[in-house]
Amino acid sequence: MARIGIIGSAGRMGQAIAAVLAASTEHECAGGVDSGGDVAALADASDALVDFSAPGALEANLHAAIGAGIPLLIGTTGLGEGEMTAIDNAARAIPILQTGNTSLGVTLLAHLVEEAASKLGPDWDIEIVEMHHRMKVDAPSGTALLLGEAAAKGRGIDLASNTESGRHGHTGKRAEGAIGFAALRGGTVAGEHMVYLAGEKERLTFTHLAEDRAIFAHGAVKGATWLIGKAPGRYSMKDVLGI
Ligand SMILES: NC(=O)C1=CN([C@@H]2O[C@H](COP(=O)(O)OP(=O)(O)OC[C@H]3O[C@@H](n4cnc5c(N)ncnc54)[C@H](OP(=O)(O)O)[C@@H]3O)[C@@H](O)[C@H]2O)C=CC1
Ligand SMILES: O=C(O)C1=N[C@H](C(=O)O)C[C@H](O)C1
Repeated sequence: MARIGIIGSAGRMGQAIAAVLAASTEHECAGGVDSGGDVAALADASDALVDFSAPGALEANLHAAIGAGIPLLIGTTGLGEGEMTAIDNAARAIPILQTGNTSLGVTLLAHLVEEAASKLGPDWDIEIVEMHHRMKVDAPSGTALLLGEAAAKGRGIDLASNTESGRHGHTGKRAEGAIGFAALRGGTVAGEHMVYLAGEKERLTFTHLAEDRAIFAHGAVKGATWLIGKAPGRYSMKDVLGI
């Protein structure tokens, strides 16, 4: 039985993961922490940790996982450059999987978007639209950024220097080769992502609709279990799902 510890256990995702673990005969929940909890003690009682909390928790989570010598799956979004560097450094000591979306559908979608962006070329404008529940605190979503990275990779460009986000007012025309982002918030939407490739007189759209956050929870448990026994390094959901 793989013992999975949940960071952010009382949150929406934490509860969804606890439900998946409770229904599993191959996993058990090693416990959970929220703000002010003892993550080092949780790590000592776990075979792997999953983190669905907040960026401010990252440093302590990495420290705890390294201290216990166990893998960490990071699903928390809104991470900045400094946090990505901290993950790279920690991945020299333990296996880490960081992703903005643990679902099978989005992992496959990223693959398709990369392929489409590579085949269609820079005269096809790429726009990414996402909608989430009213409680979400970061934008664009981690998934939108992941899809943007896939598009940028397919096109052979750097995402950060080619992003157009949150247009408002007299913006001027669209920058050539830009990847655009728009974020909608409302209601209880678990997660909707649309990638548009808009060319001359034709348009290709890819859509992923998450109907329930259970899909993220199943992916997180699968990913964390897959990490157990792996060599230190950074892994992705593509590795887990063999895509
Ligand atoms: N990668 C993926 O597939 C997915 C990623 N997410 C991401 O997961 C994160 C959590 O989402 P969601 O569950 O909806 O958010 P919630 O706000 O519902 O839950 C967050 C939980 O994290 C806890 N938390 C906050 N700070 C810390 C800390 N420093 N240490 C330990 N626990 C802490 C909170 O506890 P307290 O109230 O005590 O502060 C709360 O219980 C978000 O970044 C979201 O974008 C969500 C869905 C899928
Ligand atoms: O906060 C959420 O709810 C979600 N966050 C992730 C993101 O930022 O993309 C994944 C999913 O879309 C739900």
